[in-house]
Amino acid sequence: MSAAETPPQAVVLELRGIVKRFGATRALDGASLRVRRGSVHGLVGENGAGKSTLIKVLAGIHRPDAGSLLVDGRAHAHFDPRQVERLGIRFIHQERLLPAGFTVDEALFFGQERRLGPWLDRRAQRREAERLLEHWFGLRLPAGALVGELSSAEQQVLQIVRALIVKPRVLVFDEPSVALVRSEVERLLCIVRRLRDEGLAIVYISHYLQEIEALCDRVTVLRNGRDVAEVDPRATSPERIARLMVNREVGELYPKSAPAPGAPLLEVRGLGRGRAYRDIDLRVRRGEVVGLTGLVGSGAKELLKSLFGLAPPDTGEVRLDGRPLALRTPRQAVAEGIALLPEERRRQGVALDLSVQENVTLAALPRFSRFGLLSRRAERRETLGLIERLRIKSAGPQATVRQLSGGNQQKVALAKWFARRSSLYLLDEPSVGIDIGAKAEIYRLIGELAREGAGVLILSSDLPELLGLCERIHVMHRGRIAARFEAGEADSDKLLAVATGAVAQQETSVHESIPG
Ligand SMILES: Nc1ncnc2c1ncn2[C@@H]1O[C@H](COP(=O)(O)OP(=O)(O)OP(=O)(O)O)[C@@H](O)[C@H]1O
Repeated sequence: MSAAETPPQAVVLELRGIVKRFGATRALDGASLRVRRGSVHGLVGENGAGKSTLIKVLAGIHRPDAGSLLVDGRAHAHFDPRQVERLGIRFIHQERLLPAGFTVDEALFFGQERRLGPWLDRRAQRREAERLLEHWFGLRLPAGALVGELSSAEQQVLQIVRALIVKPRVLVFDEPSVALVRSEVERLLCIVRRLRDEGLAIVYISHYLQEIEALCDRVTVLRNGRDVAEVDPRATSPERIARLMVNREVGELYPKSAPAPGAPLLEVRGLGRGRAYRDIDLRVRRGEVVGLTGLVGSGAKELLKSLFGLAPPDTGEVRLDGRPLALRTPRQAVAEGIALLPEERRRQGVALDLSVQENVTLAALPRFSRFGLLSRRAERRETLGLIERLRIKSAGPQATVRQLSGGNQQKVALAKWFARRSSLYLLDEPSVGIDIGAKAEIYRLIGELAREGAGVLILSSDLPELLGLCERIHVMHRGRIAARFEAGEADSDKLLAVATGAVAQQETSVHESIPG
């Protein structure tokens, strides 16, 4: 039965007029949210809009300065974490991973162990673990398997089952699809629907508006700490939701025209590294944006690292501007004009205790120190321009990066890389966790870099992003390039079919079998 046919369900959870200040910042400025039983309620907003803060208030991590929280109509001024658990509210976080050394049953029952008198009942726990995984997900994982051996999707399944053990009434998913590739996302969406049909109230936070549209019965839009709208995402276009989020037209997400490609910049021939990848042929010309994708373990990540002097290859050849290149360290790569935007940028990409301005300018300083004051001022202007363009939300350029929301920390890392002029950009998942308004700006910046003569190689699991940006997309499967698509030849389904191995991985036959 569709949501439209079901009678309105009772409101389980309500947050009313929540205010939360951090010093001068009003992270929440009277935000409200009402979630019904048996429904999926989306929560969207620009980076820094206050989503995480609202969830932390709900989790009892932050105490609100004003407002109230109602569960089944009973008001509370604030929660503490234990009370939240008692009330049956549980959270699935993208980043809070389970310890890799735990077995499946240990991970599920940690802190909520099955006991036989004073003893741990390991057998009952294992049986129960198998039953729950089978019941909810039709998944058979050996109970003795280690968390670290599981795929990211399986680890997430464990997190969900762990939350379900206590029979929650409200389940909050905080950007759950970020670590997943598309086939896994489909599965996650099915699971969430099933939980909804079992009567749970679900809060779903995501920057992917397609997911919100496919999944949610209602969606609340947060802007500057306030709920500015609550709409039915099936009756409201993603463009309109985006406009409500950022309060302006987002415009075209992808740059319209590709620049004419110039001379070959990066040429890779027969590259291989142990069991990670082999026989890689790849070319990026100046002015070109080239895509790379593959499931976890496909070798695509290792390839990108090798091109930056991390994890050097053991066979094959790399040329840059026609010269052979044997990179052994990232320092060499930087000296050659290669820049890598790492996926783990919150840990590797920014200095959390430096200011926004320091982060953005420091990386670009060497380039200008030869020229003295004037250039440095120009550099500063450029970086401040980037802060403005990417709409990095902070108390000011002097604010420490640690105080920024997750998405804004990502933007600082990106600004830093854009400020540094390089000839070859290697971008690993450039738009993960970034709101839709800033995504459009990032795509425009990538287009500009190419037009100025740089080459860009993007590794991404966001297939629409690759299709929108790239002239050519390489799909990796089990360490090889299994297919190469020209712009306009591919769609998400074709890319996914090759990435998952559903289509034979003979490069030419896949290539030739595509009509048009
Ligand atoms: N501990 C803190 N100290 C100071 N400021 C904070 C703190 N936590 C959050 N803020 C500020 O509160 C505002 C809201 O941040 P929040 O993390 O809730 O945003 P968000 O909507 O979750 O963003 P994102 O999409 O980037 O995750 C931001 O301006 C942020 O800088």
